[in-house]
Amino acid sequence: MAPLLESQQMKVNGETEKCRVTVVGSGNWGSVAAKLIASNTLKLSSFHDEVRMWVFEEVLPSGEKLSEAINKNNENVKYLPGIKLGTNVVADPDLEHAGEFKLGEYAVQDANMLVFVTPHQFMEGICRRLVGMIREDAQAISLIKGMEVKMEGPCMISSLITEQLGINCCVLMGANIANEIAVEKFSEATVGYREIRDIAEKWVQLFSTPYFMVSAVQDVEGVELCGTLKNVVAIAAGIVDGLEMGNNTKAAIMRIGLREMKAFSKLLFSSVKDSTFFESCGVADLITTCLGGRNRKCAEAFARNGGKRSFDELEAEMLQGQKLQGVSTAKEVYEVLSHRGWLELFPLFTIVHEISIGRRPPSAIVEFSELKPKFSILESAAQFY
Ligand SMILES: NC(=O)c1ccc[n+]([C@@H]2O[C@H](COP(=O)([O-])OP(=O)(O)OC[C@H]3O[C@@H](n4cnc5c(N)ncnc54)[C@H](O)[C@@H]3O)[C@@H](O)[C@H]2O)c1
Ligand SMILES: O=P(O)(O)OC[C@H](O)CO
Repeated sequence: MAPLLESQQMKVNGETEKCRVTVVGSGNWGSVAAKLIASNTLKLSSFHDEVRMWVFEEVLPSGEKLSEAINKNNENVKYLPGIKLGTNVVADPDLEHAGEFKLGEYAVQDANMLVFVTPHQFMEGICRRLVGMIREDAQAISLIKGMEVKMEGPCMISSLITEQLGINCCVLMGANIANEIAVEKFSEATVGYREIRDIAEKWVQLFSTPYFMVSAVQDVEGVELCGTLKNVVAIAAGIVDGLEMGNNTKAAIMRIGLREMKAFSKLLFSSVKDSTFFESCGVADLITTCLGGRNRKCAEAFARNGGKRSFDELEAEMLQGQKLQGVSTAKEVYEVLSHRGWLELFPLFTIVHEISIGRRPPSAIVEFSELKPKFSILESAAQFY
């Protein structure tokens, strides 16, 4: 592993200060992220050993609080059962650290490095609570696959963090089904950064293990949009599975989906690089999520039931508290497409939303004449396909 550069270390009164890392989020992937980081902070002298993990507090059926159960068992008994997180992971239910809870010395406001990993729909509220609570020199990274749509247009979660909290934010995305990384099966991930390579290298160092290979690319929007949009394609892939349409159809849907991911990303941000789609965050994440993700799984059940049971109902029944991102992302993408007059350019994204809200039957997923983008409507967009 590359040694930490002097310029990467935080300095206080001329003294080099060890970095404190806090993970905001403790779901399935949040817990695995804390485990990965905690294995590295123990080895890297430039980091404090302890990794604080903010827990959205819940009461378990046993009556015990989730944060207390995590600290007692060193295991997230609800979202990642059976996996030890590392004894240096400390669960903390107090986001702003305003209450009495004090297991260690610090919380979000003392962290130099903040890792955001919650379902995307909760991030706006979380950021609002954190305004004015964090260090000005803190660095952030978002592992969140999703975006917000505002009056002004789409807003990536990394931008939301930067705009609301005034801190730089990288992203980490990839072919990363959390349960597989939890048992240390080999996988890769991509860090997207905006300008400062040193900061990206520090994140790479904090996450990398022999079984988790991380590389960095200078394309925050491209990396984040790959992670976000593949969830919409995963819904389509699950519908194909539920209708038992076979492998060729699923491969076709994945190809069409990848093409729409690239076109949508480049229409929104001209800086997005083609090469990003060949990183782990691109084609690899698309493949794993369409084969083994939660979005795929719930969409398969949705199609098997002929669209008669809602995604909300299936999510609650099948995921036990874990959250789908694909259905809400399809809605958010649809809002952008309809607002900009691009619906006919993105037939797959459009159909996924219309099926998920019951406007069209699951079988509409392969209405082929509609899956051809109509270049005549916006010829200038043809270059992106
Ligand atoms: N699980 C994976 O395999 C995986 C892999 C890569 C990326 N991701 C992404 O990571 C992000 C987080 O997913 P996850 O899998 O860690 O979570 P999850 O879906 O497993 O769990 C849901 C989390 O949301 C929390 N929560 C519920 N209500 C809340 C509220 N009102 N406010 C704040 N938090 C609330 C729950 O306590 C829980 O921690 C998502 O964007 C997801 O797409 C997930
Ligand atoms: O289980 P999903 O569908 O949320 O996908 C998980 C990860 O994003 C795969 O990289």
